[in-house]
Amino acid sequence: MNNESPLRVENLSMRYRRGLLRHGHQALDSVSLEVGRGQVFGLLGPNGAGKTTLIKVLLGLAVGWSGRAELFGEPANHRAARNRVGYLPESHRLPPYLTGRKTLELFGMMCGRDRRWLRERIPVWLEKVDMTRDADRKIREYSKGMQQRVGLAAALVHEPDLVFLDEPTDGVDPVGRAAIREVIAELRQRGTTVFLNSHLLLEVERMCDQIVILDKGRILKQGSLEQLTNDTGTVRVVLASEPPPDLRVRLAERELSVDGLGLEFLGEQPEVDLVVDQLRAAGCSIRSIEREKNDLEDVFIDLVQGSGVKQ
Ligand SMILES: Nc1ncnc2c1ncn2[C@@H]1O[C@H](COP(=O)(O)OP(=O)(O)OP(=O)(O)O)[C@@H](O)[C@H]1O
Repeated sequence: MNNESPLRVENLSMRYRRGLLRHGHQALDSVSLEVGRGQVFGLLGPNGAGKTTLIKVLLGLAVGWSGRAELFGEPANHRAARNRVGYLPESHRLPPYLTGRKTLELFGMMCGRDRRWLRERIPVWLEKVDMTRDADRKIREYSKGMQQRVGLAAALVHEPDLVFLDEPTDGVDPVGRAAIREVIAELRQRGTTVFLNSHLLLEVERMCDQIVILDKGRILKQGSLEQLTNDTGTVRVVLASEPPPDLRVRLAERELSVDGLGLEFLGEQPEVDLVVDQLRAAGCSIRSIEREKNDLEDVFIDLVQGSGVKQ
């Protein structure tokens, strides 16, 4: 394996043509991003943002795009690069007449693995997605969540270096979702890069190292969870005992809201230092100091509602 970035996109644009009309729909507009080895990268965006289109370009399933799209330093539509990739499409359909076990064998062989190699690996993957017991039943007899579990194992059985997971927990129960999170954590540990597309922001918060928010084909924001949900400016101090009444009055004068043992105010570090000095001088013991964070859902909704990206 070389040190090339598993996935790099530069100024990628894609316009779907509509019939004979020259103007079509701009699904991607100058998108640039890079994903490092072993990263779990979350792609977020509202319906129609261009997420699936981006994945299709990277998998060589779309035509008519411009810019650069590379997997492992090779053009994305290059066959050699694609052999190192796994893909779990959204709302996938597995062959209904195959058993779960045979499905894994078929997908593994299509990705260049031989039967002997697969015979050892398939039971391991069935176990990871908790499908050992149902491995020899036909896909048509599986529930949606069971199909999703086998679909995930089928995307991973050849042990790719990069995997695209489109809504991997769709239809899966909470225990299964936890198992899938565990699989993703293991992939990250092994150095496999995961490109995750999900509307479940809590899952993204739990799993992703880097996040991109896309809307109307453009990147609105990208960075680590920390960077995206950076603090709101509000500081919350919790005291070990209630502040004396005269200190309460002085704090209220400085626009600090006092509620029982808690104090809240808007401020940067110098303001925090001043408040701490004032509390300590009055003999108050401080239990904790925290900066209030946005959650990813707030950030997502604010960005998407305020994006005003026009086409
Ligand atoms: N084959 C197509 N022909 C014309 N327009 C298309 C085609 N496929 C997608 N689009 C349009 O491109 C835009 C992006 O679609 P895409 O499927 O990439 O969105 P998405 O972010 O994956 O959405 P969702 O979260 O709903 O799955 C949408 O406006 C969609 O209508």
